[in-house]
Amino acid sequence: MLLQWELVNSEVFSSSANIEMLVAAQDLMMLEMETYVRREESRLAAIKRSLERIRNETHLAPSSSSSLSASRHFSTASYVGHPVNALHIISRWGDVQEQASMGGDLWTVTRRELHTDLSVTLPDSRDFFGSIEALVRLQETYQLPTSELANGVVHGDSADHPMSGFEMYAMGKASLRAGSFGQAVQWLDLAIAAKDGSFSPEDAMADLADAYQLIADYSTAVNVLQLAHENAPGNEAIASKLEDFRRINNTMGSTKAKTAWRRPKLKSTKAYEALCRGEQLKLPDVDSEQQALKCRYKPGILPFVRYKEEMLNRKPHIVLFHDVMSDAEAKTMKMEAMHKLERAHVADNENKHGHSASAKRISQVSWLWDDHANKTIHQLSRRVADITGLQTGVVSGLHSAEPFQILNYGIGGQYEPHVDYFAGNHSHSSLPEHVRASGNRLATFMFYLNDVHAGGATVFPKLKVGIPPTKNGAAFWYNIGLNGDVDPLTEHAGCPVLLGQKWVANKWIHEHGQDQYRTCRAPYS
Ligand SMILES: O=C(O)CCC(=O)C(=O)O
Ligand SMILES: [Fe+2]
Repeated sequence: MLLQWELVNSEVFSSSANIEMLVAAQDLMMLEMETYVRREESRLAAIKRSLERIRNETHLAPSSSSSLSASRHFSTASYVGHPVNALHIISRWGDVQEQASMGGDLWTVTRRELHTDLSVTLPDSRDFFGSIEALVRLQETYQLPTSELANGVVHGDSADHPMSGFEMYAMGKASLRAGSFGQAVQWLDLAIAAKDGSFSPEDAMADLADAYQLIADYSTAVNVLQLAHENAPGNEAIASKLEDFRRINNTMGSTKAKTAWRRPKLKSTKAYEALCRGEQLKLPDVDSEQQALKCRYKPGILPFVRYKEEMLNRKPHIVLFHDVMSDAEAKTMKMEAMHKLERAHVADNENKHGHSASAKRISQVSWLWDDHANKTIHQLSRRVADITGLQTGVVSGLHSAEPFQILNYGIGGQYEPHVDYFAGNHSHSSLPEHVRASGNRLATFMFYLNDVHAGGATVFPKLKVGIPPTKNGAAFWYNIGLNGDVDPLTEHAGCPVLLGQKWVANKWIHEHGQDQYRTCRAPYS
């Protein structure tokens, strides 16, 4: 290094004129250095401000070190179970990464350590926008008032602090995209009023004008754009949009604004959302054939063992079992699954060999095999067999059921209406290869590993049946009728989780090996 320096500058020392010029340039150098120091100081001041803000915002949140101790774990879990807190955590990590990346090498090392030592995957902008979309879905499904949600209040539960202007702006844009125009107006209004400097107010006003236009309030759309134009007279996009909107306003005249208007939804979507809110549910004691539904102690295969069974629907047969696992067993399942979670994919019935990550299903899954070293998993699989009277183990060298699939839903996590069986009656060649040998999914047994504070019910839209997640309980139903045909009435969904977490464990029992075991007569008479 020194050698290079000597070579490059080797002509300097040999001339006094050059040395004189160096003296003269000294002032310029000092000036440059001072500017550099000032710039660095203001950059550091910005980082310090950002740190201070994050510290203030998080003072209510359980700290990361306390979350590692078992006694505080619960409070961390309930903290992140609030969707607005979860959004804040993701937004905050975005800020932290932006600031920290200016720190250069140090951040690269920290990032690597977080990933390899603590298995932390840092969120990126996709996570932020995904969370925003989930919140828009929650707002729509559970009809949450915009002003409450903006204040971080969900069903009376407050987040650590209200939403930021930027978050409200993102909610406005996402509501526009989702076709919820009246809601978009409310969000954009709030975001613009927040004036927190995190986005360009003119851009937000242009979006607000779009939203007004879509609810047919043409004159307000023009007024908003006029204001944006006065704020930013040089913005050509806004100027020309203003021209267009004026023209539209002139031709439309004074149409009556439809303040709460949204793009129409499918009837089936509306029915699904109503069931998620607990509306339009079938009365619990009567099914479609007006026969009383019963609760009973169901005998298992093992002698003397009885299971609490609540009948929810007669045809197809849907029941909820109560207290069929212990807290310790539920915890073991979650712990075993925790380290192997991956974004859930949906088996694609159109492209039968295809799987895709989809907004239809927002959760993470992992599979737990019976032959897993952990005894609990094996015992639980045996228990499913005992309760249902069906086979869950290996019969004639073939698995008669799938391993447990553990699901953990995130912010607004849901699984839209679907059926569990694979399309294609009888003809096994239409089944995906991995289930061809063992037949279709005859029945679904689903353990609920925890209670959910709000939302997250399992609903059957065609039957108007809803099952609230019931810790240590399990839902059970047949996907295939006694005649061997798949039953489209078993269409069901996991409603968006509003407050809290949701963990379930699915055991899909296949047709293979059940011929001797499925009861032909109704279990209730
Ligand atoms: O989470 C739920 O309630 C339903 C899950 C489900 O239907 C599935 O995983 O197939
Ligand atoms: Fe399902």
